[in-house]
Amino acid sequence: MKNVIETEGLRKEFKAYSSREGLGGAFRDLFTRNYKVIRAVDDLSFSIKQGEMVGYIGENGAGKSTSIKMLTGILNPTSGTVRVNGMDPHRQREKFVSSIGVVFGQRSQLWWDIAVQESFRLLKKVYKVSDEDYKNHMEHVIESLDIGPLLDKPVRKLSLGQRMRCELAAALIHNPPLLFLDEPTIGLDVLVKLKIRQFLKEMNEKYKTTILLTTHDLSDIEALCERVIMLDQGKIIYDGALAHLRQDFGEGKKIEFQFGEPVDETSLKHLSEELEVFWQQNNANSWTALLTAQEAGMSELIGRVVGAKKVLDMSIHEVSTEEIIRQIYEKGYQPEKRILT
Ligand SMILES: Nc1ncnc2c1ncn2[C@@H]1O[C@H](COP(=O)(O)OP(=O)(O)OP(=O)(O)O)[C@@H](O)[C@H]1O
Repeated sequence: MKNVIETEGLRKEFKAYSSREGLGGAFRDLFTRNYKVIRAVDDLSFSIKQGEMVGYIGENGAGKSTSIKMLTGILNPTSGTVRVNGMDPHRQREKFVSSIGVVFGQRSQLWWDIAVQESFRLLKKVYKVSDEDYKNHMEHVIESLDIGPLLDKPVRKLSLGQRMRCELAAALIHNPPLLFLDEPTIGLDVLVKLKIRQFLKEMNEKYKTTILLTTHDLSDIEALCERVIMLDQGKIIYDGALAHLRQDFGEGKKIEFQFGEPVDETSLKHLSEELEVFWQQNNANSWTALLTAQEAGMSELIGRVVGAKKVLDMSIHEVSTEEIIRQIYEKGYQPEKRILT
C-alpha cells in the first residue's frame, strides 16, 4: 500500500507576544514587542499508508491541532516537509482540498440556516461531484447514518448527535480517500457513537478510506484504530500498535485487597517476591497489586496473600488503556522498565 501521509522533520513555531505594563509599556510595545517562540510541533516524522485508521492522541497542548492544520494545508510549516495524497497541502491547496474530508467536532461546515440537503447540494457543486456518483455514494451514506429524516431541516434545529452525523456525511460527499476527524464523537450519547464508529469502519472496508482520528475518547480509538501516534510537547512519544501497548503494559491485572487490619508494604513485598507485582496503597487497610506478569502470577499471588493475611474482600480489574496511556504521559514510554509502578 502506498503512503497517503508523509512528514519529515515537520516543525511549527509560533511567536507568543507579551504586553508590557501601563501606558508607557503600551507605548513601547508600539515599537518593539517582547515575544518568545513556542515550538508547538517539533520534528514530526511519520507516514500513514492507504487504508490505515490511526488514532492521533495527546494531552491538551500536545500539538495535535497544529500538526493537523499543517496536514490539511491551513498552516504552513516553519520547517520540514509534509506530503498528503502526493501533494503539498499548503501550496497546492485548491487541488488538495478535494482529496480530503475534514470533520472538526467543534466547528460546522454546514450552513446554519438552510436545510441539510441544501448544504449537501452546495458541497456537491463545490466538489464537482456528478449526479451519478452522488447518488451511488450518498444514498448509502444517508442510509447508514440514518439521516434521511433530517435532510429537510435547518442545521440549527438539529441536536448535536444529529448534526454530527450530517457533518460526517457532508465531509464524504466527494468520497475522499483520506478523512481527518477531530473529536467526532465529543458530547454524543453511546448509541450515536456506536453508529458513527460502525459507519467509519464500513467506509474504511468499502473504499479503503484512510482515517486520522484525534480524540480524547480512547474507546473510539480502541474500537477503530490498530495504530496510535501519541504526541507530547510537540514530539511523537509512541507510534505503534495499540495491541503492543496493551501487551507491554496492559495485560497486567489489578487486584484490590481489603484487609481486616493495617498492612505495611514491606510485608506485601515479601509475599510477592519473584512475582512481577507493584503495590499501591489505597488506605491503611487497602492495597492494590498491579501485576504485569500473566495469569499464573495472579493465582499464586492471591494464594500467598490470602494464606498470610486476613483478607475481607478482593476484586480483580483489567488495567485500562486509559490508565496505560496516563502512565506513559506521567512516566514516559519505558516498556523495558514496566511503568506500572
Ligand atoms: N496560533 C498560535 N499562537 C501561539 N501559540 C499557539 C497557537 N496555536 C497553538 N499554540 C500553542 O501550541 C501548542 C500546541 O497547541 P495545539 O492546539 O496544537 O495542541 P492540541 O494537542 O491540539 O491541544 P488540544 O487537545 O487542547 O486541542 C500549545 O502550547 C498552544 O498554546
